[in-house]
Amino acid sequence: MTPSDPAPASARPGIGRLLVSCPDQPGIVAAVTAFLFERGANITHSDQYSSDPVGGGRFFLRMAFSLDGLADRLDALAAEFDARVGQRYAMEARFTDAARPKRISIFVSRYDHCLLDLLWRWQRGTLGVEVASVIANHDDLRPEVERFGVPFHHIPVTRETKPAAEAEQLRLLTGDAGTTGAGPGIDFVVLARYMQILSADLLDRLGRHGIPAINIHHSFLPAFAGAKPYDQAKRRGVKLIGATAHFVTADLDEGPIIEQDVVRVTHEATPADLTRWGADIERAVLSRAVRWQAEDRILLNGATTVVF
Ligand SMILES: Nc1nc2c(c(=O)[nH]1)N[C@@H](CN(C=O)c1ccc(C(=O)N[C@@H](CCC(=O)O)C(=O)O)cc1)CN2
Repeated sequence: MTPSDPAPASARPGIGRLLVSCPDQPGIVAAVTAFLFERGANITHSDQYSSDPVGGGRFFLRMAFSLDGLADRLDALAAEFDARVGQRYAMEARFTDAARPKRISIFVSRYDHCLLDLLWRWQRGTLGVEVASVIANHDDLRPEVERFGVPFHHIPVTRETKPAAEAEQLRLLTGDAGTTGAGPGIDFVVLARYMQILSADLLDRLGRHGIPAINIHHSFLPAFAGAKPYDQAKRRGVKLIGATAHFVTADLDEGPIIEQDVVRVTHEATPADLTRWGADIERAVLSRAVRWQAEDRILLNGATTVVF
């Protein structure tokens, strides 16, 4: 092997990410950094937050580090970290390889603005994800999606067909109807104005596969949860409207908030104006939330989030 030969994959340096949350106490950062240093890692970025600095709170940490042979060493590193550090501090810890894009499935109904915005950003490589599929309860957007070369699955949903429809959605997302197995490897789901409520059973089964879902709600939550928020906003006469990206829970529009934004409006705005101006905010807020999840920047803190 000459100096100019490329490093074998087993030695090629890579960027890893470590996400940690645990009860706060002295010594956590020292233990984590010592573990990484002793294994040849160079920490390139670090963010931390304590929910109660004077004690008794929860501690959150995100680190990026470079490590030779990362791709081949990640699983063993994670197992060793859990044994030597994680269990001692009762940590929830996750290691990821920054070079492996997250794989997502996008759910949509008939509104195209958030879907097409995500597909456009994916095509430009600015979203940090692989779009594995689009699942829709209407067939309207098939041509636009297939133009991007993305598989489109039309699964109609009615009150009667919902259990069967969700079983098919689960199969498409996990590969097996409810059992763990080598599936399409979806990392998370994005509800890009999907106008059906996901059942608690589906969310529970997705959770067991480690697949969270992110939704864009077209209001500045907690204001105007539920259906037709722009009509609600007009009736209330608000001077700011907005959009909210949140993790999906069984409780409609109640999930942990990831990102929000607003725009100023006046008494002259019609519901159509609000819908049009709101759509721009929805697209921007959802794309930021998706990129942050792709970059492992979000940790759950009870019913809220920590976003680094
Ligand atoms: N389990 C959850 N599922 C979904 C959530 C959520 O927070 N938890 N968010 C929605 C999106 N959404 C608002 O952001 C929303 C979607 C649909 C409805 C609604 O009332 N739907 C009616 C049917 C409407 C239709 O058929 O067009 C219903 O499901 O009965 C309210 C809010 C996505 N899913």
